[in-house]
Amino acid sequence: MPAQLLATHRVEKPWGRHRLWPGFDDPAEGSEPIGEIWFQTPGDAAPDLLIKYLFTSEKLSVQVHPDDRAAHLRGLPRGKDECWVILAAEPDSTIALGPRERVESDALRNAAIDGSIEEMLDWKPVRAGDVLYAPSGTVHAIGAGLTLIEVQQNSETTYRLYDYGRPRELHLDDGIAVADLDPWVPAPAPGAVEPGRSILVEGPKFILERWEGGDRVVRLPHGVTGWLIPVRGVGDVDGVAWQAGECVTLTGSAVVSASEDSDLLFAYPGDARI
Ligand SMILES: O=P(O)(O)OC[C@H]1O[C@](O)(CO)[C@@H](O)[C@@H]1O
Repeated sequence: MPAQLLATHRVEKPWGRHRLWPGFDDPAEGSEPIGEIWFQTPGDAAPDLLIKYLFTSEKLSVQVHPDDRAAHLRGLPRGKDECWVILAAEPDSTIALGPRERVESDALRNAAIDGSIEEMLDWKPVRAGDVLYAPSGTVHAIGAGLTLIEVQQNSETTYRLYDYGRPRELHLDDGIAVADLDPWVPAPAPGAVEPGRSILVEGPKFILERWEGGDRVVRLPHGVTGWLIPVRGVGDVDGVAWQAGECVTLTGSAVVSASEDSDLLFAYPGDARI
């Protein structure tokens, strides 16, 4: 299949914004804030990965996602590991990842009920350029004042544990059952592997690469789709023109041509770099 420019789907969220990011139209004043923009694969296909932009003005819910095993037990196709590439952050922006100390499930549950779960979590300062990988099972909450790109397993199963009194549904039993009770540990990543190419995430569920501009031959194994996510710059691949803020899927072999100033992310499923 040739390169395919993906359509966008805008998602209203109570924690979203009215001022988005260059390349994305702002919602009208008085309308609901937009929190997420998803890149959608056409047709009925349910690809392995989903790419989103997130725009936050308030904290997201304290939440947790099931892993593949727990998802399969529920008849769901996959769990939800996710990773965030921070594009912009307010000076005091944070993301909560796991409890500060090991916690027992009853204590986690009680803290979710009385709201003290917020203080129980490890709120890490984040800034533009940071990359964080949250394996499924990690109790987490993305903070306010952030613009980021999320690369995730293609699942929308989110168990909300706490929502700061917002009137949205919670999923305490499901969430506590899949929550990792130990502190989050950052996954090691190889970083720069050749000029203009860094590996930001190397498994277990997907690879995320970062490329500088120039021409690059991409060879994906049979049956594997890659997602090209230009953060900056313009270019083309397989006759499809792209620019920052868009997303293109690729299969097979292709030449990606990118303007010299480009900053590109490239994601594909699995744990082995191509
Ligand atoms: O329940 P909330 O607060 O709207 O958050 C849901 C969002 O959180 C995320 O899981 C990121 O943590 C997104 O993929 C998802 O759309």
